[in-house]
Amino acid sequence: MTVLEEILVGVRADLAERQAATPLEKLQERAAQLPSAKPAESVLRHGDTVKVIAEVKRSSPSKGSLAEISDPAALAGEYESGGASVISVLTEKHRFGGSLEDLAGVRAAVDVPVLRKDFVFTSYQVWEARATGADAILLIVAALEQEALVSLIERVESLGMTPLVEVHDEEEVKRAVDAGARVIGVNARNLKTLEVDRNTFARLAPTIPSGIVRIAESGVRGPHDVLDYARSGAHAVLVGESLVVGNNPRGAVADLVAAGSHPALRAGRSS
Ligand SMILES: O=P(O)(O)OC[C@@H](O)[C@@H](O)c1c[nH]c2ccccc12
Repeated sequence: MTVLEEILVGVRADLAERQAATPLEKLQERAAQLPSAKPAESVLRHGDTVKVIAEVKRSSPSKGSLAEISDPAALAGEYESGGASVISVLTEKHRFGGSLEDLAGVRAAVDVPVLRKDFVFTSYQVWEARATGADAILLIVAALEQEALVSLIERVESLGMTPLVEVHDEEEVKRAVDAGARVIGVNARNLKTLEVDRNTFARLAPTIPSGIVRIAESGVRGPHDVLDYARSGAHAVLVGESLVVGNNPRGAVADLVAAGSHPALRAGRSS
């Protein structure tokens, strides 16, 4: 079994429990009472700076526990004051130590759009995200059949949220584009082996049609990596580990934001 398949076993079991406890109609009622989702896509596309998506991430399958995050809402507040454009919250329990409670806490604490990061394969999970106040949601191409990908993108958009469609190779870029993705994230980490290859973004970016928002995910250690991803055409970077391991998340985000605003990058990106 690949790591991704192992993770999905746990995710399915948890989902069955939540579905038994909370019927879909309850989620729909809750979602109907919330303000509409914030427009994450336009926030990421806007202007000529590279945006930072900062992630609340307790653990990872590759490294185990990364940080004691006792107050995810406070951490997200630090990210926001450091200049993060979007906050990503991992909600997967077993391998990443996250929860929907984390997402709810973060949602209440910040004004910027919030992304639910999980292994999503049913529309129930999309409704959960919206009912918890998420504005955007990750869809991982490697974990989905094409038909499911297409219908999940439609579901996410119909609820006013932004789907961030994650790819790792050329075939997956093609599937994402065919499915109608408008925001594509290139994960430098292969979810089947957990290996990180920072050249993945530079290799795949030219195969992503212009007009689609391009996000470089994973492996950003500091400002230098932001500059590299920016030069390869990233509109945004998604960063977890390097922000949670230090003791100054606000400063760490601010350093990445400053790198992404470097004037030399301005001329470089055509769209
Ligand atoms: O901690 P990093 O290397 O900065 O990576 C963040 C993010 O890209 C990573 O958490 C991630 C990207 N795609 C995912 C899919 C599922 C779970 C996690 C992820």
